[in-house]
Amino acid sequence: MTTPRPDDPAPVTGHPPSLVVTDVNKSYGPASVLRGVSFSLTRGHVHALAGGNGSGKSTLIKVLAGIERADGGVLGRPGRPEAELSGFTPARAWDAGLRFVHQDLGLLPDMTVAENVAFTRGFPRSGGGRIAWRRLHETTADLLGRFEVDVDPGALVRSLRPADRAMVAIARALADDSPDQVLVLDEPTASLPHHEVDILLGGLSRRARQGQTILYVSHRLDEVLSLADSVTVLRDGVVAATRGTRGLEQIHLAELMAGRSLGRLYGDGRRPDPAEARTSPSPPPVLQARGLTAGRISGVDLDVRAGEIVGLAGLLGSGRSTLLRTIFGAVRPTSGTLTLGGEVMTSPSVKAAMRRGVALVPEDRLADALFHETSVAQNMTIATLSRYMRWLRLSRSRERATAAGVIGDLRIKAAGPDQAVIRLSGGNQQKVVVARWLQRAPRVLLLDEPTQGVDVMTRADIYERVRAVAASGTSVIVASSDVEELAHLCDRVVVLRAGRVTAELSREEISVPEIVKYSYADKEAS
Ligand SMILES: Nc1ncnc2c1ncn2[C@@H]1O[C@H](COP(=O)(O)OP(=O)(O)OP(=O)(O)O)[C@@H](O)[C@H]1O
Repeated sequence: MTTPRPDDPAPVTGHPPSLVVTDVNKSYGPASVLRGVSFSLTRGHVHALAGGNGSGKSTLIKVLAGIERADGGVLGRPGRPEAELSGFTPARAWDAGLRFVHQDLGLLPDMTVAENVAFTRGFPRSGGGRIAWRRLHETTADLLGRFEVDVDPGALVRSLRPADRAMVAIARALADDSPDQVLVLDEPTASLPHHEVDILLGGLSRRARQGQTILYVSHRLDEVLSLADSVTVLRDGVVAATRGTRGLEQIHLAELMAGRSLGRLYGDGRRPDPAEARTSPSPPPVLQARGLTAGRISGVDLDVRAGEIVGLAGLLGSGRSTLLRTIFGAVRPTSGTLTLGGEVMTSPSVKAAMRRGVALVPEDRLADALFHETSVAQNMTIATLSRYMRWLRLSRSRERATAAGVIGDLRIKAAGPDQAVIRLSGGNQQKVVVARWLQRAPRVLLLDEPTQGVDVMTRADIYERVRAVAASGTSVIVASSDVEELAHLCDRVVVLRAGRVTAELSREEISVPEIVKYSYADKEAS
């Protein structure tokens, strides 16, 4: 089989389209975000929407959902009148048969599956007006059966495995059974562990084979290529390519997204510069935890030396973020000790941790890390302000110059250093927060999901910068649900399960299968 190059013409399908979107345009002030975007979907096929950070994917999905008004564009469905996207609303999107499942799934975790379904479908009532619980459970069981989701309608959503939660959200979105619905999935696997992704993708493939039309937005190129029949690539708000996925390789898809040749993804695939070479033989650990117990984590022992990059792996709820937040002083330990730079933290607090040079890039950047009302430059330099002070005054020009450099290095799509950070796309906001701490090289850098939502082209740039701060002596701890990222980046990986350390993998032992294995079982027990 010959491998097609990105510029090969590739007819997508021969089937009649079930949805046609034509010539969508959208600007925010002078910024033109979508320009003449057109694509079509076919019944029974999965069509993916891919593109780098800031390419316009979310904006396009918001336009289709009727949440953002387009400046122009038309949506056509067989047997229905064409709809002008400039006048689209959520109600019109619903009438056009579009059903959305967003990354957060929109489920209420402390309610049952049946209650969650009823929230959008309505609660069935008995003759006296009371909620007919039995009927609700029966109809929910019937719905779940049709979607091959093997969960109890009475189970709390919180108790479900992640893939089942996603399938419940999908079943709920399509529950009204109106003919020829289009399912739009926006990054549904962003926080799913490795093998749960496979379960979800299997479920989606089966739905497609049964005739479901699916539009699938994802940063994960492996998913796009394994699930989708065809893909539209957005680049800077225009369609760079639409083509079938058969024979398409990840690197070619990434090149279509980037609009340039990339060589290989993730650099040369080698983990250069082991920590042993960067540090003197067995220096004392900069950070030491003994029997650390706090919230979800229990009895955790951990040593991290200067210049090391240590990964924290584990399933959702395994305690990765709690461990980072405990080291940062945001969660108080109930027992155990934490030692930083040889000093036992007797009354841990965020202030005390920061004073000893600990920095945290949290998982929820929007809530916990971005200064919404300020510029990209101010968000980047807030941790290093003293560098920009001259005669007790802040040098805005130096601040801007630094930010402009980082914008270029990390390929942040922004109008410039003065742009309000809140106007950046999600992946670009993530880069700003990570860049803030990578400039400062703190003594201990805690990174929680550092590349979530970051496109594959920029990941390698972030990894390079993380390695550079480690090489300068910073101890780095990276919590990530992306096991490939951990395998690629880390000198050592500590695997957590239900708050306990199940394995510690040395550089030689690190591999994706090993990390996955110990996310489910103890190393000693296996
Ligand atoms: N309210 C807004 N005002 C100004 N510009 C905006 C606004 N919302 C989005 N943009 C710009 O539109 C462009 C596209 O953003 P969008 O969020 O659609 O990208 P994306 O492809 O979803 O990116 P990501 O992969 O990072 O989520 C970006 O350059 C962003 O800065």
